[in-house]
Parts: sequence; C-alpha cells; structure tokens
Amino acid sequence: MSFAPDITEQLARARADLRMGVPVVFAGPSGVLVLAAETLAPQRLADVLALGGTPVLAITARRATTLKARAYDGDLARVILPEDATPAWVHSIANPADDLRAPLKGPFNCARGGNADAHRAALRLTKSARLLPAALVLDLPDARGFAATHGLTCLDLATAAPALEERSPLYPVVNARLPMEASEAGRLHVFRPEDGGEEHYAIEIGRPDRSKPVLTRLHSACFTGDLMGSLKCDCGPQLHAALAQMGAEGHGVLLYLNQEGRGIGLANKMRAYSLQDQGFDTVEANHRLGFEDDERDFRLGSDILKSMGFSAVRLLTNNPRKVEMMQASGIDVTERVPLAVGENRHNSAYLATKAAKSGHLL
Ligand SMILES: Nc1nc2c(ncn2[C@@H]2O[C@H](COP(=O)(O)OP(=O)(O)OP(=O)(O)O)[C@@H](O)[C@H]2O)c(=O)[nH]1
Ligand SMILES: [Zn+2]
Repeated sequence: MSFAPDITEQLARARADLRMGVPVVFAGPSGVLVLAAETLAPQRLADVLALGGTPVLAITARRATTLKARAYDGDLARVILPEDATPAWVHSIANPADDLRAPLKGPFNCARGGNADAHRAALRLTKSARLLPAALVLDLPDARGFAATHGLTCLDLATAAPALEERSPLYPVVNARLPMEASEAGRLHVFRPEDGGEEHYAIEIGRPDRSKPVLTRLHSACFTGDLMGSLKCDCGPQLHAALAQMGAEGHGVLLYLNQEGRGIGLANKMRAYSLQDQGFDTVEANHRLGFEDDERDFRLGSDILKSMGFSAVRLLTNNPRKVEMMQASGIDVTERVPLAVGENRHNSAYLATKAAKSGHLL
C-alpha cells in the first residue's frame, strides 16, 4: 500500500508549483532544477546563480528562431545565462512583448552536446501549465537529495517524460437537462480528466441515434469570442450557428473543449493579440511566443464521443486537421459540414491567414 502520489499526480503538482514560481526537480542520470521563466522571482534567480554551475534558459526552436539563437537540440535551444543575468533579461528572452521596442542584444551563447531530455520535459511542463514555454534549468549533482532538503516536487525524468506526452483519460462526472434558446431538448455532460486538468463539456441536443453519424461541432473555448462578442475571430457566431443547426435538425452534439487560444491558454492568447497589434499575424504571433500554430489535441473530442456511444460524425468545421485527427483516432467523419459565419472587417485578415497558413477551407 502506498499513499504516495503517482507520476500523473506529481506532474499536476509540478504544474501548480511552476505557476507559483516554485522550482521543481527532474531526477535522472543527470538531475536538474527547473523554474518557469514567466514566474521567476528576483530572489529565486539570485539563489540559482548562487548555486554556481551553468544555468541555461531552455526555449523552443520557434522562439529561438525569432531570437536568432542556435537550436542545437533541434526542437529547443539552451541559452547559457550570462553571469550578470537579471530577471528582466530572463523575461525578455521568454516574452516577445518588447522584441520590437528593445531589440535583443545577442549573439546568444547556446549549449550544445550533452543531453537535453530534461530541458525538453521542462518545456512540455511549462506549456501544459499554460505558461510561456521557457524554463530556467540548472544541473544538480544530487537532484533527489536537493529536492528532499528543500521540500521540492521531485519527478523521475524517465517516467515523467513519456507521461507528459500522454493525454489523460476523461471520465463522465454528471449530466443534466439544459433547455437552451437553440433547443429545449439540451443536456450538458461534464467530463473530467484524471490528471487534475481542465474539464471539457458535451452539449447533447435531442437524443441522437448512436448507430448513425451525428451532427457534431468540436468547439475550442474562446472566452473573448464565445462570451464577450469579440470581433477579432469567428468563434461566437460559429458556436451559435452550430447550436442553431442542431436545434433545427433536432439532434446533435457540441463538444466544448477547454483549449483556449488553440491550446495555449488565455494569457498567452492575449500576448498573441498584443503581438498582432504590432503587425504579426495569428500564426507568426504564436511562433514568436515559442508555440506551434496550434497546440490542440482533438483526440479529446474522440474520447468524449466514444464514451457517449458515438462512432461516426458529420463534422461542422472548416479545419481539415479536426477531420484528420477524428479519423485517426477512430471516429468516422462521414461528412464535413462547412461553418462559414461571422466574418467582419476586424477578423477578415485573421480568417485569410487561417486559410493561407493553416489550411482552413472557406
Ligand atoms: N493563439 C491564438 N488563438 C486564437 C486566436 N484567435 C482565436 N483563437 C483560438 O482559436 C480557437 C478557435 O477554435 P475553433 O473555432 O475550434 O477553430 P478552428 O481551428 O478555426 O476550426 P473551425 O472553427 O472548426 O473551422 C479558440 O480556442 C480561440 O480561443 C489567435 O489569434 N491566437
Ligand atoms: Zn475566438
């Protein structure tokens, strides 16, 4: 019998630690101390520098490209901290907000050779904590001892790295009747992941026949568009048009996935909006922040559909990646139903970029 948290539970703790600015430790053949750049407090940086060694700032290859730093590890770069590194320096590498106003100094001295597995895991962890993907990493000679002395979350790298790539199983928590404007025959189902992450929702309209393809919308949360009526995207009109079509047909399932900002979280999406005000498009803004164009995993949607008893859908979308990911994860997409609504003068460039760079069909 053990009450000790397993790796999934430890990772959930580690995410919370990083969001608060508390370091975590990865223990492996060579252990490391990890702090998220975004939440790095001045005293913690001073403490890390006082430990000696060669602290590096791990950033993604996307961010490295903008900074013209050498990504010797392929998907990431390890920028060696200058001896006089300040919190402002660390934040300016991690956060592109001031890239244009204060062009970064460079050239950067980047580590090459050795093993970057812990750095890669650290970046995955910052992303999954919805922080900027940048982490201060310092080699520790006795990682487990250091974690025990300082009461830090200690993750075994060999178990944590694969666990960070997996998606957590979702289980149904509750469902209840929800009469809506679009249909009085609505039912809201709540699904919860086992890893303490975001819940996702399914809005079932009518009682769709499980043996036939169901009209389905895979909708990613957009606080600004869905709730605030933002004109910068088409999410609000798409949400309402999808529900209206399901209401009119009498059946449907709208999956509301809490993947705000194409999976980067609302704070990072607002950082991307700020970059868009500096002239970058939606894809360039994600890259400058260090993210891929789209960090979402639509297999979540397949998991929910399967658990509700569906195996085939008529998918309301303009995004071919959604169709591909559904198919690849065992849900048959018998038809793509276009959903082109809500274009206006504020979002026409955004929609054009999605068509040109992300393959969206208009
Ligand atoms: N990072 C980022 N996310 C954005 C931006 N504008 C909107 N989003 C997010 O993009 C997602 C839009 O999701 P969906 O409506 O499912 O979009 P889609 O991939 O365009 O596909 P379809 O609407 O099905 O055609 C939401 O999570 C929004 O929060 C942006 O400029 N940057
Ligand atoms: Zn939106």
